Amino acid sequence: MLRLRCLWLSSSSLHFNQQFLPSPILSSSSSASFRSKMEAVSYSTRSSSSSKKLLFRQLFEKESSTYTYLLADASHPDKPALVRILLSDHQMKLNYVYSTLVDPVDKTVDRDLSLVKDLGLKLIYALNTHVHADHVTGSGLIKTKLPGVKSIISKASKASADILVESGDKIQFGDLYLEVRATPGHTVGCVTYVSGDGSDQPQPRLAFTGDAVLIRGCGRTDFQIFTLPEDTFIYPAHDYKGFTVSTVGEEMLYNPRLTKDEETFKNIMENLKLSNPKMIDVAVPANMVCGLQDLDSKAA
Ligand SMILES: N[C@@H](CCC(=O)N[C@@H](CSS)C(=O)NCC(=O)O)C(=O)O
Repeated sequence: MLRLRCLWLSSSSLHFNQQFLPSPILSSSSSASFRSKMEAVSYSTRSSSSSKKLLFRQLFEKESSTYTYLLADASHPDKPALVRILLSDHQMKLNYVYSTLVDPVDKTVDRDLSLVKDLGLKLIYALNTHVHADHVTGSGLIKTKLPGVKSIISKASKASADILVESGDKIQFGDLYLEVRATPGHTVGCVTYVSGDGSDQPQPRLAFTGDAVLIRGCGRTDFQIFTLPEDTFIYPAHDYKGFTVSTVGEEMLYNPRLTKDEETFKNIMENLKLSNPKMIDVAVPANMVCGLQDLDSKAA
């Protein structure tokens, strides 16, 4: 099995849209070689006693302007990270390894899996923030290529997937985890995946908002995301203007929709005059089965 150490050597040769975390906080014990190769893609907590590092990549699919995120616990270069999913009502512990993708797109699955392979990761989860209407999730295709991967979507979405999550559930990978926060509005089952809240988790936190809050915009939203600390990074599912990241504080100040009173907000949202996403008739049925539509017959 490839060790995570491999990713430090291979990261400089990648040509994907590679998003660097803003102002990464590196632990004082980081070695010079670690800094030179990993600064852009890893993340350390503020805790001086902790060496927890989030490997993070932001990937882009240009036809639907969708972001996919790759996350892994990079603090275990020498041993597989234990991955567990802790569900709020019943707790189960699964010994899986390594990394998770948030909002994969079918068209870019090969690129994403090749990155996972290059980085020496084992992919275990394909997370979906919601049933998308503008593209087909990559979850199904990923499962045909890597049968061990579990697809995840919210129970409230009424879609089918291997694991249905609810608000408060924790999805653990290594010593890091994402918590599930219900953020309905754009769709009834929209959830935001928020990185863990604790001194042993990456700080500031990261929120993968799907279409609930976009940078300086939103799909359809409630305001649950704005209860997070202002320095929480916002990583949406789309961007139509070239932005890559924001923070809760920035969006509270500058989001042209979410800074308005309720009446004005409603008025803006009712008058967006957006035409239906081009892919809606294909994407919604396929995403209701997490991308497993007629893939079995294709594989046969
Ligand atoms: N033109 C695109 C779809 C654009 C669109 O409707 N985006 C949605 C999120 S994907 S369903 C949205 O909520 N946008 C908010 C906005 O302010 O643009 C296509 O045809 O696929």
